[in-house]
Amino acid sequence: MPEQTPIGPVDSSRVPRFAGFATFARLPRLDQVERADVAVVGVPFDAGVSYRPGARFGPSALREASRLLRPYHPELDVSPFAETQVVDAGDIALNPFNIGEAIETLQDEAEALTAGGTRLVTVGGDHTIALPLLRAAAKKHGPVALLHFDAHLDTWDTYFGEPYTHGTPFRRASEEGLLDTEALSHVGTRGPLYGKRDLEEDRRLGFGIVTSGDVMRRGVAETVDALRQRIGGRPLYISVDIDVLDPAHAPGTGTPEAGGMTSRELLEILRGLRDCNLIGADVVELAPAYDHAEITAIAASHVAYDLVSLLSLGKGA
Ligand SMILES: N=C(N)NCCCC(=O)O
Ligand SMILES: [Zn+2]
Ligand SMILES: [Zn+2]
Repeated sequence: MPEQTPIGPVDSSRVPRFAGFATFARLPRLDQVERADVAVVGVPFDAGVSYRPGARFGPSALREASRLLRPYHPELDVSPFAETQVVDAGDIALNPFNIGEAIETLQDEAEALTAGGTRLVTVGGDHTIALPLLRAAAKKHGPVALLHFDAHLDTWDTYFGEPYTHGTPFRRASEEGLLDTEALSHVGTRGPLYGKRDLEEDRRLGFGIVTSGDVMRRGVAETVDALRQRIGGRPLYISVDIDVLDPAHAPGTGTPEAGGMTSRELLEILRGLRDCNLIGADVVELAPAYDHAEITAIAASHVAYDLVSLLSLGKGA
């Protein structure tokens, strides 16, 4: 089949950015193209949160904030929407009253979306959704390397006796053998824990930790070097909890912690991963009700744009 020129975003020099429906970056919908290399898909689900709810409104807030994105990424020197067919695949509808069912539905839908080789940037939704996304990814690629940007470990065991919550996805993923235990890193971790045991158990699962303070002390370049060494050429999944950013950079989230990274640091670290074998990614925990002037939604939309750009660079993966 001859390669077709990708259908790009609505031309902002002809139709003002503030007009029309908000798909991600004003890209076409999945049903408007023959096939997609990369799809941005929303998962409006927040039944797994332990504190402030509202991440169910994350996907629509991120789409609104993404109206201003432009087609060329200068730091990565890529025009992701011209070099690959990127689409907005809409939202995956999950049962908000049954987490078990929601997780199964999301896994099925993610498998269906990726069956033809489409790679996903999933927009949450709370962090619970990373588990079914990792299940789908591991089914396709085997155990994956994981780069987890978050203030929190999210390797806790249960909350109120429940195993599927936004604080537990990576413990479950580890137990299920979805992760390559040689290549697991949390980045941006900070804030009070329940006890020292949290760290011990996390280490036992194989995670390395680059704290928010480490990023500040070592700087971006050294941080990127260490992460790249750990990841190598393994299939890599990146999960970005927007609360990895300081509340000054991301007030619109459910479990904010002081002392976080800047959006500049996060974006620069992501750009340092351009040679990695990225197979999928998510951006979660954007809760717009606590946002101001779209600060968090704008940051999250830029993170999503960088993830799409990285996937576009790794065309053949
Ligand atoms: N995944 C996020 N954002 N937060 C997890 C925090 C779990 C807790 O309340 O201890
Ligand atoms: Zn978090
Ligand atoms: Zn999280």
